[in-house]
Amino acid sequence: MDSGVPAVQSLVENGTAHVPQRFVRPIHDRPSKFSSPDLDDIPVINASQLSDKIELQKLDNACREWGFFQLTDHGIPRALMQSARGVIREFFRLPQEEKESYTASSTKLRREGYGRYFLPSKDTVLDWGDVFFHALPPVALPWPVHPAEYKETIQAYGAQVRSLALKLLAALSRALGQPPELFGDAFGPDAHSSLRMNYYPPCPEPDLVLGLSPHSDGVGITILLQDEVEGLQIRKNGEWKPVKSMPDAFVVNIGDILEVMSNGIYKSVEHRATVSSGNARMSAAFFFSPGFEAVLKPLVPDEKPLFRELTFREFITAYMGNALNGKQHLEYAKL
Ligand SMILES: O=C(O)CCC(=O)C(=O)O
Ligand SMILES: [Fe+2]
Repeated sequence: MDSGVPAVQSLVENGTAHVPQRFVRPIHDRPSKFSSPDLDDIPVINASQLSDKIELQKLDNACREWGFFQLTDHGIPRALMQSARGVIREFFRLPQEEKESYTASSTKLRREGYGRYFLPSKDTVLDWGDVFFHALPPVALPWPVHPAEYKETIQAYGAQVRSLALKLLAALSRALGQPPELFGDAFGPDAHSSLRMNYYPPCPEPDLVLGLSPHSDGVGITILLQDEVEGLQIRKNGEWKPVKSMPDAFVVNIGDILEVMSNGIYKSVEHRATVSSGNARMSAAFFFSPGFEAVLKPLVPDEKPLFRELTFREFITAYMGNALNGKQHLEYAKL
């Protein structure tokens, strides 16, 4: 793999009793630090009630205070969510060699494929997780041929989650007191979707590692499918708060682009994934973003803009070129 270190799954299959040094986090960055299970859980929003003022108000509050919420009653069939989880798990179960035939073909703009991401230097600490990432449909890769249902399932899943993302953008525009098309129009006709599939094998020393480094998402909005194993944590008041697994719900979070477009009213919040010694975990983040040439800027009138104008291409090129490091990259867009 790109870092010269094998995939986490192969390390685990070879029976590693200790975590290799490249994965060991500095002490201040370990999962036991500042974990706060006692904070409130993230808000739960009912997607079928968003025409109702009270639910819209709850959504507004969730995006201002948390940047994260669980979304229930979203209309995506449970069976489709289950099939998506199923084909993703099966993809990660393929022989290592077959997965590695889908390693990233690299462009400055976007990398796609199976492999490690966000590794600007050989000193970057590695995450205890394997990743398969591609646009929907894949652009730089062929569709995986195994499992046989991968393409059909992920296409159907991607199309339904994309419509949900558009509905959410309209609701967020309304929640800010703006016309429903505000964000959708700003994302433009070339708005694009991608899927980042994360597989976190069990770890012999889970307290020393993270499955995914702290980051905010450099996208418009993220709609996350989790399984029943918990691991996602979000940063709230300087502490890390675990997010519960609600198998029929999606975890939705505001990405950096909506933070820019809402002029900081809605927050893209830092999050990370922890791992456990007992269970493997999977998640799949559906990212929805503006077209590459779309101009990003604050869209809320009557406010002093906090961010400068830049294209999504400019933003994502800077984001992909660095290590995942909290929200540092958003400084790049600040005035
Ligand atoms: O695995 C998770 O729960 C988090 C995934 C995530 O944050 C991402 O893929 O951007
Ligand atoms: Fe994320």
